[in-house]
Amino acid sequence: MRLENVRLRYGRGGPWVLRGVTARLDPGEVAVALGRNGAGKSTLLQLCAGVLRPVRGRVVDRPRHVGWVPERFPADQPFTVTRYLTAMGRVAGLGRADADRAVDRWTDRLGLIPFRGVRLPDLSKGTAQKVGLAQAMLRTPGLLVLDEPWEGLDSAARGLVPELIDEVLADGGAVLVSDHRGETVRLPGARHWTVADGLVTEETTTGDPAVAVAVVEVAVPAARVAGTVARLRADGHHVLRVREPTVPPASAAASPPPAPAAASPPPVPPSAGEPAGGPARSGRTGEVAR
Ligand SMILES: Nc1ncnc2c1ncn2[C@@H]1O[C@H](COP(=O)(O)OP(=O)(O)OP(=O)(O)O)[C@@H](O)[C@H]1O
Repeated sequence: MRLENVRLRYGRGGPWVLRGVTARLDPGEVAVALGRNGAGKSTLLQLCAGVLRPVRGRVVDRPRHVGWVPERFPADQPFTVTRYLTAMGRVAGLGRADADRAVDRWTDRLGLIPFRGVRLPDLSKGTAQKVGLAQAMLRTPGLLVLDEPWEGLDSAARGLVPELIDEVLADGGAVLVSDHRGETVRLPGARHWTVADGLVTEETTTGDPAVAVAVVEVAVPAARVAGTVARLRADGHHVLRVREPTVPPASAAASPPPAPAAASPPPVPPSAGEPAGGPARSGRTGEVAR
């Protein structure tokens, strides 16, 4: 997704909140929007999620399915948790059975089963926030946008947020999250966007030149490239490049087909210091540096 010279103000004649933002977020990437109160982080996130439209400029290549978690979940609707989530699943384009399955899965995952029959206005702030997370995940989003998602969550539930983010990244999605509490230390591979004076600047980490860097080549099945790259980035590694898949040699082509993915060894070595053994066959190779 790209923001091209995006400008936004609330109302004609009002001050420009964003005045020419150009930024790009690719699949498998997570960016954290930082900035002082009122700088325009929520505005930026709403533009990326498609909740707001730019007054000038444009947002292009936004993934079709966007999960949007506002800072405050609007819990003033007279539905039970189950009814609300099922309706949201349907709005996201799921059929009835798929919506029911997704609601079962995410209420279980987020510890919401005891609250399924509770009406939204009767939920605590933290539980309502979890319902907000669940509705964004019912249909795996190509872009997940989270506005201060840790607000209102207890310490046990706060750990869920990076888990959901990892899941979206592993599926090849992108994530944009705002944070003023420093919670994104839990996302060590994230890009950092600073919102100030109506513009977004990216902090580039050049690394400490005194620290030696090792390059590890990793071979993975082609179908797992996006998830592997996402996980490596989420773990704080610097992925240098991804090479195109190699064609197996003729002798290998005549040999039995490779084992199914489920039986394959894990694509990422258990330690970044251990290169995966053997040459690439039908996978892509990449290099990763810490
Ligand atoms: N609906 C609105 N109508 C008018 N002005 C708005 C609206 N929403 C936000 N603003 C103004 O736009 C500016 C940016 O607000 P925004 O909520 O995007 O900042 P923020 O960085 O997310 O702040 P915070 O960290 O406090 O949530 C602020 O001056 C705010 O008052």
